[in-house]
Amino acid sequence: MGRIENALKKGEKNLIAYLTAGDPCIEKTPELVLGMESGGAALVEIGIPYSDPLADGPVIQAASTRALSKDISIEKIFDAVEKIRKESQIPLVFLVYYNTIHNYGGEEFLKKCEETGVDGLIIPDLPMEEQKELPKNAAVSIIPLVALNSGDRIENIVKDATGFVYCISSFGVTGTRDTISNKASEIVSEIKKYTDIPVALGFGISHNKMVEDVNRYADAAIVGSAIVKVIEKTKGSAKEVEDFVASLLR
Ligand SMILES: O=P(O)(O)OC[C@@H](O)[C@@H](O)c1c[nH]c2ccccc12
Repeated sequence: MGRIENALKKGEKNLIAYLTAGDPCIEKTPELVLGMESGGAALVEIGIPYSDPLADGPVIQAASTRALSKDISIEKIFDAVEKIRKESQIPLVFLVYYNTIHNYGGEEFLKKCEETGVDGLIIPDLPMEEQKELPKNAAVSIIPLVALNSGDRIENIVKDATGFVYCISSFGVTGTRDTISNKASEIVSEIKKYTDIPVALGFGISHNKMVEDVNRYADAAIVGSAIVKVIEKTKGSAKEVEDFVASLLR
């Protein structure tokens, strides 16, 4: 069993915390990730800043802009992962747009993920049907995304997946919302018909009550924008991020 499946134990209240690498600067990324772990996050999703992030809402886009305004590079992000791995075995997945992988070279990128200890990749602009293009690496899971309207495609999207399944709770881009659609729990049970790996729900989750509700039917709740707002407001205080993550699990 890999680091991911080990961390997202079923029947427990699990939180996946997101941050954008290099926000507010790459030097802070390792301490922020470790702060998330101390606050109780089971897994950390690290966004690779990108200039044309089509699925990202305003909060995550602004984080990308902040990161890109500094001297950031994919190599520096891999260095940050190596630093984290010296201290922690928390599972790490990259949220990365396909262009970044393509420019680096698919095989090289996956090899570098394996070497540094990146356990999975979420690639929002690479549909299942096009994943053939990506070379395989058994150490790195390609995390499938299932949307509310994936319908008949769900079985194909999740049946051979490893790591976890990312179920998107709502239509549109990332960002906090007041409520989660009732349809989300139906889609999660539909996904569970076809796979035994953990199913996490994300988009719009911003406080502890929502995290608790989502964990009643999914194996983890993913929180992005609400955490990124704290990083922005505190200029990257690892302690404040740790406290906020802990408050989400209370
Ligand atoms: O910000 P939210 O609404 O809490 O949702 C998580 C989301 O930000 C994170 O998982 C993410 C950031 N960028 C993405 C692009 C596609 C899918 C997911 C993401």
